[in-house]
Amino acid sequence: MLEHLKEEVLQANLDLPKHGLVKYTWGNASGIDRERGLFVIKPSGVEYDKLKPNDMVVVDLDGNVVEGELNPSSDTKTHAVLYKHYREIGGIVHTHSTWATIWAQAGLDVPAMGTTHADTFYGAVPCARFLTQEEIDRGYEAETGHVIIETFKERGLNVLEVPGVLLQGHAPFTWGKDAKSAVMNSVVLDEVAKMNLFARELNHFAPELPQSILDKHYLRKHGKGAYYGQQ
Ligand SMILES: O=C(CO)[C@@H](O)[C@@H](O)COP(=O)(O)O
Repeated sequence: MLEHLKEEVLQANLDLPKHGLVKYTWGNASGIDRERGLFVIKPSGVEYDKLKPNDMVVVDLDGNVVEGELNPSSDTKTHAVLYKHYREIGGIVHTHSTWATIWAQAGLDVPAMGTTHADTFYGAVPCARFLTQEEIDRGYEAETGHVIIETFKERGLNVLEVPGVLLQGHAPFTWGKDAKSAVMNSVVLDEVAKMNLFARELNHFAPELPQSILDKHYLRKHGKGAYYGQQ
């Protein structure tokens, strides 16, 4: 089942260490088949260089395993909540990539300080709050998804225009029209997190981009409606 999607998601997971986004198995990528309402995700704890297409786990939107011998990623419920809520998302990546995780642990949004950022994210990448004890007791992974949704709602952000988030004290999640796009957005997020950190080291008062430049770069690449390059 979903052989093509398994291949696509396998490649996305192999791209995580290739782009230096993960140590050990600190990350997972998934992709969804919207027609069937099923998504494919990395198995939990399996080293990337040992992964095969049939190791990928097929899961429904409630996080139940539909096909696969191995346990799905421990973050499966977060992916499921996001897929359920945002029909426009086709792929999701979660890593503990170093530079974005530094901002997550500092509890800070990653500001739009450069055009590198603006080409992918139409503004700051928000840092969502810590989960409460009550939310953790209810189910850490699913509630992580709900806190991300709450953050975007409260900020009036569009997931197509800002395809990523930090979780305070945890790490980033990114998404896209498919798993490959979600990986690319994770690479960009980690890179701009690194650039920003050193820019602020050089000049603590380094400003964010003026809206006019943010508009120019983001809308030139993504156009109005901001649907991953839809003009
Ligand atoms: O965030 C964490 C651990 O803190 C997990 O995302 C990471 O270790 C990956 O776990 P999985 O191997 O996908 O279950």
